[in-house]
Amino acid sequence: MSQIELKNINKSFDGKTILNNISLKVEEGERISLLGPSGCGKTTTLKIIAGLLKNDKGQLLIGDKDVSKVPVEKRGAVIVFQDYLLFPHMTVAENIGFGLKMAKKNKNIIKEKVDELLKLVKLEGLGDRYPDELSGGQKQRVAIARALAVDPKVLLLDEPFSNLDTGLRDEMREFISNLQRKLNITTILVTHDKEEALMISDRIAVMLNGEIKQIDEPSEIYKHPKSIEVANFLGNRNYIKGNIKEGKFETEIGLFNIDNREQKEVIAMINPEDIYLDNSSNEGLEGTITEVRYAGDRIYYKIKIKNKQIRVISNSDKVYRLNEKIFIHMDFNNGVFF
Ligand SMILES: Nc1ncnc2c1ncn2[C@@H]1O[C@H](COP(=O)(O)OP(=O)(O)OP(=O)(O)O)[C@@H](O)[C@H]1O
Repeated sequence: MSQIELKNINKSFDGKTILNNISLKVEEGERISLLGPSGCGKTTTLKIIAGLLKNDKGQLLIGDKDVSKVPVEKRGAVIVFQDYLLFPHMTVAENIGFGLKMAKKNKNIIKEKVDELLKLVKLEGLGDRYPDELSGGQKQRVAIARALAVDPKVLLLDEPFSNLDTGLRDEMREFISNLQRKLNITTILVTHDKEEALMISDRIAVMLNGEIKQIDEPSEIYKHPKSIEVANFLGNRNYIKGNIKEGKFETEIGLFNIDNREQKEVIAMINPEDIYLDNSSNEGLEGTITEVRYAGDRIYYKIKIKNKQIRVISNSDKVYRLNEKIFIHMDFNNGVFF
């Protein structure tokens, strides 16, 4: 039994298709990211799951039950929005207990639950503060605690880390990841940040123009994208056109041996980190360094070979200089062919 299943969900606004046949199964306790650029329909998908928007077509199951007619508060799916939407005139404790108060729970039960959640999100002693007396990370933890107060089956996080600065973002990613694992709560996280999706997801659904283009584990999505559009969204790769013929790959930059006996015209994708630079011998393809960007633990290069720019990411200690002649080695057996 999947915890959530979307079957051919469609949604239009003002006659414009925003979601086009979205299908997705999320297993119990799984953490899945919806990854895509701004405007591709990620938030709309979350709102449909939570019941804040109605889909035009398709079916939505939560725990094997069709929830299309189930109201928001009974779906067992809660959203935490990007800007947290805390009630400014309520204390932290009142914010966290809000859903329970609405459900007319007894005061002692609310207090007990709020105390437990304050402890869980490491905000003990801050229950009497107001939201504007909290840091960004603390506000986010209040929002998470408020969402968890109603014991949801599904947690929906909309760009949870985008309002936090870099250091805090890493800390909160780790905090929420650990909390999610501890509670084993099925989670869908929306992000446009590929590195974030790669780092914290069990699986990633890449969404482009209202369609899910690929659903896979992070390393599969990165290493074996099924299309150039998914590959492009995941990073700056190299694409090299050529013909495979009898174990050789004839390209615009040179001829390579390859373990592939097919005969076809392809575009090969090769990652910048899978290309190696060397100037200790005259072997390999000769090129000229046209850009060097030093980033401490890695160096970004652009290299001109014939009329083609190749991107390389090196983690070697050796730093090559601009305009230096260089030999590059690339193994197309690590490439993906489209
Ligand atoms: N209530 C609405 N009425 C009309 N159009 C809407 C409505 N809500 C969203 N849209 C449009 O639907 C498209 C998808 O919006 P959505 O918020 O789902 O995108 P997103 O992928 O979450 O992007 P972002 O990260 O920028 O929020 C956008 O073009 C948006 O303008």
